[in-house]
Amino acid sequence: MTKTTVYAPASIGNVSLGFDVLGAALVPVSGDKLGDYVSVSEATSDSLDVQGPFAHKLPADASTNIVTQCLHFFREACALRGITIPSTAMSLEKNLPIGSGLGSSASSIVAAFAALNAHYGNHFNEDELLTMMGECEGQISGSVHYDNVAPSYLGGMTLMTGLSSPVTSKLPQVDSWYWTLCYSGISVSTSAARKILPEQVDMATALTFGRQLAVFVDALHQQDEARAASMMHDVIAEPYRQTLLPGFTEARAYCMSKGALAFGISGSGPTVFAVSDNKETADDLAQWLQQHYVQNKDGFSHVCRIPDEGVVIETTKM
Ligand SMILES: Nc1ncnc2c1ncn2[C@@H]1O[C@H](COP(=O)(O)OP(=O)(O)OP(=O)(O)O)[C@@H](O)[C@H]1O
Ligand SMILES: N[C@@H](CCO)C(=O)O
Repeated sequence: MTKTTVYAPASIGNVSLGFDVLGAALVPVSGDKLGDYVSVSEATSDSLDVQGPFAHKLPADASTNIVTQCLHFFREACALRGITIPSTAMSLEKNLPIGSGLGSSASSIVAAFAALNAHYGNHFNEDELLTMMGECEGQISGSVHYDNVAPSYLGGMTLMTGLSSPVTSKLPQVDSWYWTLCYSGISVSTSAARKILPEQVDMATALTFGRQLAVFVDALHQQDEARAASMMHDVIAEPYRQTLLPGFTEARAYCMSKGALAFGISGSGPTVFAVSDNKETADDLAQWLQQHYVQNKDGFSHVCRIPDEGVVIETTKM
């Protein structure tokens, strides 16, 4: 009998300039784990055990946990192909805070689907799995978007194509960049943070959004770091969402004055990120944000890089 365990990293959604279409996986340089683990094994009945530092922030009823819903979703998708999935024991180590902007639900979803697929014969390819992950994420956030599930699953910085295949395309990285993250400790619901956005944008905003995204992608391919960083402005969500984030304006002003190349909201917040081209600046910003942006004992700051790999899959004998 075997058990399959998958680690799925945290991620930044939007990366300021790519609302719903750009995301990046994260790994702390300290070696700390910033992501959820899900384990899967066959059992006599379905079950979910939830542990970890943020387990107590989830509803106690396992049936409402997105990991349980992933199992149902996966089983139905298998049934459509004539494959029967037996009763399954799952466990979730919930390391990411809920409603943090770190792709917390996405991390659980990615770890769950990757573990189920690996444990039960790898019947689904990368695009099929991503499509299922995106649909599950949509059940929680109120809209199907892949900017957390794709980087968490595949690693790197990913651009969503809007196609069913390939769902996403990996962009080149800037090796010198460090990503300082700070989670303030409060919770912001993604669904609520989407509802405050206007349903339509004006022509000037649409043109700026398109130009920034195109120039950013081109600059990454040219390895023009300065040009890429200069495009990292959020004209879609930040003007509205910053009102939900105590201390955001001060944090941005401080980080930009101390050498950050860019500063923005991670996903729907409250986590913020600052991009620096050296570790010393990244460390200084992490220290300042820890002291000034964090609101309570749940908050934290990390200096991160963007890993090439996303999920880590391990199979062990029981
Ligand atoms: N395993 C899970 N991980 C995270 N949230 C879960 C999980 N299972 C159920 N939920 C519920 O899903 C909702 C997640 O809300 P939301 O999308 O705002 O948070 P998030 O995914 O943690 O946010 P973010 O992407 O900004 O980190 C909460 O109501 C939470 O209780
Ligand atoms: N693109 C999504 C990410 C949520 O983490 C949003 O900004 O609503």
